[in-house]
Amino acid sequence: MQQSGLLSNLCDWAPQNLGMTFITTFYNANLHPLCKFPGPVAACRSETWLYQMTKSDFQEENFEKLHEKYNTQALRIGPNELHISDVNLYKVIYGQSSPFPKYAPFYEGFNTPHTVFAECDPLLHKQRRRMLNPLFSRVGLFKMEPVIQQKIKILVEKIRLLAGNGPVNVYDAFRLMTTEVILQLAFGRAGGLIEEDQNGFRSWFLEGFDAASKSIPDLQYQPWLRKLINIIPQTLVYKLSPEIGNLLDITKFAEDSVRHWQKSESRPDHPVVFEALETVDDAEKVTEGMDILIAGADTTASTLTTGLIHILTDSEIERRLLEEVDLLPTDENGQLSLQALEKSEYLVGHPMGYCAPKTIEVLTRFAQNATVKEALRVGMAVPGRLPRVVPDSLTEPFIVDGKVVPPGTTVSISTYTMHTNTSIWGPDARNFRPDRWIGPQSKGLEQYFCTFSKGARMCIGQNLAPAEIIIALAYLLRNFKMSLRSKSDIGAKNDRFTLQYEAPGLQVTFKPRY
Ligand code: HEM
Repeated sequence: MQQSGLLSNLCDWAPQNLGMTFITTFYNANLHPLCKFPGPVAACRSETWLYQMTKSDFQEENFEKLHEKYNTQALRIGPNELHISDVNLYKVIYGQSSPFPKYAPFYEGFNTPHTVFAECDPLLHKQRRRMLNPLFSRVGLFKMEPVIQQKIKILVEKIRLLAGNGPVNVYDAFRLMTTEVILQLAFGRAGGLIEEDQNGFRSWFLEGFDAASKSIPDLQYQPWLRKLINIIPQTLVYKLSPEIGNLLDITKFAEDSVRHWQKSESRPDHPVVFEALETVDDAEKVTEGMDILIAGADTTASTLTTGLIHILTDSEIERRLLEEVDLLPTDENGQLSLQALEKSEYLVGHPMGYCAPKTIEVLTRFAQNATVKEALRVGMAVPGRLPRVVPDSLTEPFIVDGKVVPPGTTVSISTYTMHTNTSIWGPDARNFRPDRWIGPQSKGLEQYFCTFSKGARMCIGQNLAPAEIIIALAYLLRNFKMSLRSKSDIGAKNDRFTLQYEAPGLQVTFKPRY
């Protein structure tokens, strides 16, 4: 790290020797090794500013404005943290051979120690990831297909029942469908959640998820709270916050599932996380299952929601999709023809409403295409910071905006930054345009597609999520004429690490086509 002599010396001794708050403030804002990077003074002073920012509805939009205001590619957003907007550095931080580890205090806030998601030690992470990888491989995905098909079938039938009563909150419906898929994968059992509410798609599970995502910033920036909730009597938690009580109930569901799994002699045909973690103790099995549930359910559901919004608000996209869906021939069993699917570019569908059980390979190939790919890009279900630490093992200094970032600094480049960059995507970077993924030019875009992140910490569910999305969209398009009444049918977007749609979710009017 290169600094001027005076600055370097001052940085070395302040503020530890003086130990006074105002010196800390002065030091952080002016003499800290990061003081050469611009940012709001409050952000440089303490983590309080970043904590408040994390609690705001969509922090990435605020960071974007600050990058413009300070005209910088490296915005100081905390005493020791930079928010970077130089898209060329993404592969340096998140690439396959990147030595930048996850920033532990951020991931400790999820309160799921040692899970594949939260583990910050690269070697321990590698061990856990190796155990889980087979579940998420192509073979694992094939085995999950009947589960996905079954859950979507239940969803479609329930929507058919509710369709005559007015608009349906399809965001919640998607959340329950994706949760059900992952309950089978994580805990080896169904939750009956889609059927739970006779008049709609509410569930105690969703209350628990909401409480979990709302509490993340508090748990990240107030470590004492993390300690407290881990020791506080559960009866008190139920009294203080029934929503967090729901989260405890989900944990009990997970614990009960482990016991059930151990007692049961029969095993399902699909992969189950508990099976892969046989050598791990029961508490860790529960935490891993919970984490995978939370990582995989709302992310997939919000992407489906974003995709559907764009399909229903652009008549040309809807027309092209329907045309494709309706023209697809079926095979002799009334199933979707693989050949036809392979030729189709825009999306896939099935004339009988249900996708053929053996089509997942083709379906997921399509998931890499056009509409679903664009839903994943624009939807960016994890839009924000994935903080990493600049290692001291780098052979060359890590430079942003011509300035060296010292080892130990927390850095991130968000998916939002990557996916809104006009030099990559063109002036319509923020628009939903599936055609950008069709044709030879689309190959060059792949390297900037960061929805699932990249490298060793890339999403383990990157095959499963598109499979669910593509099949669900095909089912819905085939079975219903869907419409939105007005913009007020779409809830506001909120970034709570995963992207959420606030009430009213997405209110869609369904008319059965058959
Ligand atoms: C559209 C849907 C999804 C999106 C956008 C998404 C996005 C992401 C992103 C950006 C990461 C990196 C997080 C970080 O670096 O901190 C990640 C990691 C992860 N995701 Fe997903 N995800 C999705 C679906 C799923 C599904 C369906 C599952 C499982 C059933 C899943 C499980 C995980 C796990 C376990 C990790 C941690 C991987 C590791 O660190 O080795 N995700 N996901």
